Amino acid sequence: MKETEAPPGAFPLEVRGLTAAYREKPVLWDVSFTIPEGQLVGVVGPNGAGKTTLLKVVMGVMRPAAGRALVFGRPFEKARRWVGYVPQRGSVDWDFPTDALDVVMMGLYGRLGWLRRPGRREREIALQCLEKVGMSEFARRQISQLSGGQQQRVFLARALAQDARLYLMDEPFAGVDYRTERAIVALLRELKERGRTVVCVHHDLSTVTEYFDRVVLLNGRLIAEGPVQEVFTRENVEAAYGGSVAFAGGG
Ligand SMILES: Nc1ncnc2c1ncn2[C@@H]1O[C@H](COP(=O)(O)OP(=O)(O)OP(=O)(O)O)[C@@H](O)[C@H]1O
Repeated sequence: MKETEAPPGAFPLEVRGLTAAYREKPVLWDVSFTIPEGQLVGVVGPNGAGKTTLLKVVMGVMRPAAGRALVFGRPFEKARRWVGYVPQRGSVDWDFPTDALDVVMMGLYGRLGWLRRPGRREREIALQCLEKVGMSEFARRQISQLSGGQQQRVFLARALAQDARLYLMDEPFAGVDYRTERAIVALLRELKERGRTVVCVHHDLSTVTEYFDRVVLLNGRLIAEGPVQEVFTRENVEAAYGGSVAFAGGG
């Protein structure tokens, strides 16, 4: 089986009865949903709703108090080679001395295996991925000397290079300018066309219907999950955010 070939028929992400807590204090309660393949999914909810915590549990960084999350029908550690992760801006130690091209090359190590050093072909793939996010001219720039939006693009290029089946992204649109936002949207659509599944923690309610096929609405509990047109209604959004919100959805 090729590295990128996840088990056929298995859901990219399945969350069952998940409860997660920090020092006994639950922040997610009994959350269950299933994400089908080839969908762009927004995980939406107010500050403190547990969105990042959900990603932590899915990636095995945090143990759930109850329930579980399966990736392609397996625990994360058995499925990690099919998963690409784009961290939240500002959550990474940028003092590490490495340039943009090296960061993207790291995405290729999973494909190569740790014993083989990347060669000219890998370098070419990495450069193509930087090109796709408009960052070729910065290939040799130290990552600490890039702007926040440029760093974000480099991480997206790395995810692209990795050629995963499921992408988990923590607020990829946070704090980026309009051009970068459009570049990220184009990239997500390209991934979808290639049959990839993308799950994004997302903040901007006004773009949910445009960017995503499905939405997971969270507020500690799961408020609703499903196709955007069905689930992203005023009623559900108000249930998640409490009270009235500026709403640009369908219902
Ligand atoms: N390491 C931690 N220790 C204790 N409590 C935490 C920790 N990390 C998060 N929390 C708490 O858990 C709750 C959920 O946090 P989480 O970061 O998952 O929310 P979020 O939906 O991603 O929020 P935001 O939109 O603000 O990023 C919050 O109340 C937060 O204060």
